[in-house]
Amino acid sequence: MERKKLVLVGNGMAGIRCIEEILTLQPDRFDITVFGSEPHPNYNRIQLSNVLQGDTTIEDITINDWNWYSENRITLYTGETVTKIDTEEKVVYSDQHRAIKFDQLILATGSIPFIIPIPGSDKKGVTAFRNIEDCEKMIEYSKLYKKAAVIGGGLLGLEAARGLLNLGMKVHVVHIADYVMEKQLDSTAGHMLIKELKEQGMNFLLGKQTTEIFGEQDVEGLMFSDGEAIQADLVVMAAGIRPNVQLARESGITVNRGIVVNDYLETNIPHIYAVGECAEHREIVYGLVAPLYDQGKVLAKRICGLEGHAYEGSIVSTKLKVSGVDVFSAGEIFEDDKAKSIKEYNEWENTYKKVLIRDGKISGAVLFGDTSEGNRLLSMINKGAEVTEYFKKEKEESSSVSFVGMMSDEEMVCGCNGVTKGEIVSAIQTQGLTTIDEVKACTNASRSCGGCKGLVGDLLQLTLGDKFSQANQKEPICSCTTLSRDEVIAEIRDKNLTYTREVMNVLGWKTDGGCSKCRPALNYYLGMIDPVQYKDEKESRFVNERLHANIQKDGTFSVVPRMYGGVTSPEQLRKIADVAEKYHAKLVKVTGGQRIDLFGIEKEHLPSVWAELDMPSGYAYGKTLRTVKTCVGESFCRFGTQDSMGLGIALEKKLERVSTPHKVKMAVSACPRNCAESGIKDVGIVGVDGGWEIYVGGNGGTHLRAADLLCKVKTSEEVMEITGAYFQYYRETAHYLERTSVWVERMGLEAIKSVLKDKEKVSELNNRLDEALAVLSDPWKEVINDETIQKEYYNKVNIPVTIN
Ligand SMILES: Cc1cc2nc3c(=O)[nH]c(=O)nc-3n(C[C@H](O)[C@H](O)[C@H](O)COP(=O)(O)OP(=O)(O)OC[C@H]3O[C@@H](n4cnc5c(N)ncnc54)[C@H](O)[C@@H]3O)c2cc1C
Ligand SMILES: NC(=O)c1ccc[n+]([C@@H]2O[C@H](COP(=O)([O-])OP(=O)(O)OC[C@H]3O[C@@H](n4cnc5c(N)ncnc54)[C@H](O)[C@@H]3O)[C@@H](O)[C@H]2O)c1
Ligand code: SF4
Ligand code: FES
Repeated sequence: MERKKLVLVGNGMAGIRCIEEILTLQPDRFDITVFGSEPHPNYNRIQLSNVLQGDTTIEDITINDWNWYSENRITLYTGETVTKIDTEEKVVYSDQHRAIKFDQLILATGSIPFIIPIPGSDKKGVTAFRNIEDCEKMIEYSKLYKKAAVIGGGLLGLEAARGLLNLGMKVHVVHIADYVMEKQLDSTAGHMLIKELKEQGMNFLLGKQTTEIFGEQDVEGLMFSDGEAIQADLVVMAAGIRPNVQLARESGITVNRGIVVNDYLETNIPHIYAVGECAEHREIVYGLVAPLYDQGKVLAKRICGLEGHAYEGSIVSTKLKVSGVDVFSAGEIFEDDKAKSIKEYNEWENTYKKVLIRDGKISGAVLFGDTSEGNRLLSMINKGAEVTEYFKKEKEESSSVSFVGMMSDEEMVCGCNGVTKGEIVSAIQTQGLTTIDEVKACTNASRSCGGCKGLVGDLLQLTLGDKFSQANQKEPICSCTTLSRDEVIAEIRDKNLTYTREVMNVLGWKTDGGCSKCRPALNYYLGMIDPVQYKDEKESRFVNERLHANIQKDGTFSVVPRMYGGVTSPEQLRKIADVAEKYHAKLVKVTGGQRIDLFGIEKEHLPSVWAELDMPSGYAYGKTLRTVKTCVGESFCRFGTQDSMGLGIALEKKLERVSTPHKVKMAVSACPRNCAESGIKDVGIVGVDGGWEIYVGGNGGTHLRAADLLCKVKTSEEVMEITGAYFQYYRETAHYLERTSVWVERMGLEAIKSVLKDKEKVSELNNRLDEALAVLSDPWKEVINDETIQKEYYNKVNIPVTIN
């Protein structure tokens, strides 16, 4: 039978999901052509927030890569916009003068960001947050500028603001209402959220109407209706979206706010359908993927000529994707004459729960601080559960795995993709699935926002027991390969692979040359496995590590020489002062790691600066030991009974320079008053009666974590031995870019303790560490002594390097 011609306009999340459904139902029914204005294959727009927040990369958010289209014989035109539809002749025309005939046409044109029509909204530095290019623009701006303003305190604005904070910008959220996310939260939850985000460093301007964006060509700031103003180098418009309906409207298709569709996603013109954010169904336009995927399912059946349910609308639920903040909202959120609520506010634990009840049935919920009940409530809302059911369930206890155990089969696990517990368990059992990725591929659960990954993992654990624990280790190191970190390392050892290209070729990498995630990771693993033979590949390193200095937003560099244990001398200080003056350092600053940072050094001056300082590199840029902060200890302090400085200096001298999966910070305090802040370091040593306590896995950064007590030892020598073994164990078992705070949680403190209690293992680990340490030299000295490197990397031509 001749295939019918199906054309999809819009290569986004809703349209392509509908195509996937069609391919599952009837893979050979259509010749499919897809047009997408964006130059990329179909990607996960939701994950842009995670890209901005640094949790994933652009490379990793592709949903269907180019191969998928060819494998399914889909003709894809990217970077090409459909500008006209001839509904009589059934032809679409593109902006590249292409005309394609169709038998069936799906419009999935999505939305366009609402740019507030005020003077200055077209200035350089104003951006929406909708696509990859917007995301890249923000990341670029964050490297050059400091001040950002986000207009709109909805889900998008807050996720953008968190991303910009992570990128080091100072952020103001300008919001028109008195509290944020007023569409999803009530005032109590909204204000709790503001308080939490303020603690994370976000600034809020509430009840503010922006009247102008001022500046010459570039943005310089915002003006408000009350006459106040703020400065900003970047303005992100996150004030809502509008359905993208221009093409439909101009083609004579009925449009209200969105393209008007019936319960089968049909427009007023036969054979033309609309799905996704561009569609208006029963006067509602949706802006979240769950309803759009429901629509896609219904439409797929309709287009394939199969009997199916009508689409009757969706109850939406949302979760804010900001780490450290748990917010959930679903269904109705405000009380009225008929809708009453049950509220629980726990000031001590900073949690809030509100459950709405209409006609005796659960109709909505708002959760803050603890969202573990979100899915259960969503299921209850969806099926219109009686309030008695809610009270019955509430009494039952809920540890994480027992919590999924208690869920009924009909309860929703993945809200985005509408996948229930029963469907997942059945897929695990009948298809032999053992990993989250396999469940994702088979059922779609966890394929969108990823918020349900934990529950899917718990279900695997529940269904498979120990079999899951082993299988779960397998997560590919990036999308260039299906191999996990452990598998790659095993293959490198097994096949004796010696350089990154070889690893990629032999292990069948999907991409030529890898990506920004796997290249540095492979470089690290290869060096860790064979520190003696492996030649570090500079090109695989991030720019700061290549150049051995930290690039700053104005393109200059900062230079931090090492000051072991934070101890310096008049001679060093004189040298630093001379160099700072001679090379016009724009700022001389004492760092949190107890040393001195020279800012504003030009790249071509770096070798001369290092030569004249004649101090070792402080590796302030590296994935290695950064600093060992010390308190003054017994030398001067009245409370100190231990030599904290001596121990700190010995540790720093021993462990400096060797590569680690991520940066490592240490501290030594000579008594529990902890002046060197040992409790928030990767390794923190604290002097106590009769010896030292060793703490591990602390973090004072974005993900604040108090360190755990690893062990107590009597002597400084034992500290050196245990710390060395711990350091090497982390080097050998952590994923690249995994901080010790995350690694400790993944491995389990008890598991780490048991390795370090084993004397033989401690000795072996220290031997391997010594082997790695033996081959290291100071990178600054290497550059000073090598004119080719100076020319190649520092464009250094005419400044003579003098070594004191
Ligand atoms: C940063 C961010 C985070 C988000 N987080 C979440 C979340 O956590 N949970 C959630 O449920 N939702 C979230 N969303 C919303 C979700 O991404 C959208 O609901 C979903 O992507 C909409 O899918 P769509 O296919 O309708 O539209 P889109 O994904 O916008 O796709 C439409 C595509 O059509 C193309 N197009 C338009 N007109 C034409 C034309 N004439 N010719 C050719 N191509 C055309 C567009 O360029 C676009 O690529 C988020 C959105 C953003 C921006
Ligand atoms: N986690 C998630 O589920 C998630 C994350 C990001 C985006 N999204 C979706 O993406 C879409 C866009 O998100 P959004 O947050 O822009 O939309 P939104 O409409 O939900 O929120 C926009 C916010 O901007 C405010 N606003 C409007 N005009 C303003 C003005 N002039 N000045 C200051 N504030 C103003 C509104 O009061 C509103 O709270 C939505 O459909 C949203 O659901 C979802
Ligand atoms: S940690 Fe104790 S010993 Fe060290 S400086 Fe503080 S009070 Fe003194
Ligand atoms: S809940 Fe978003 S992917 Fe499952």
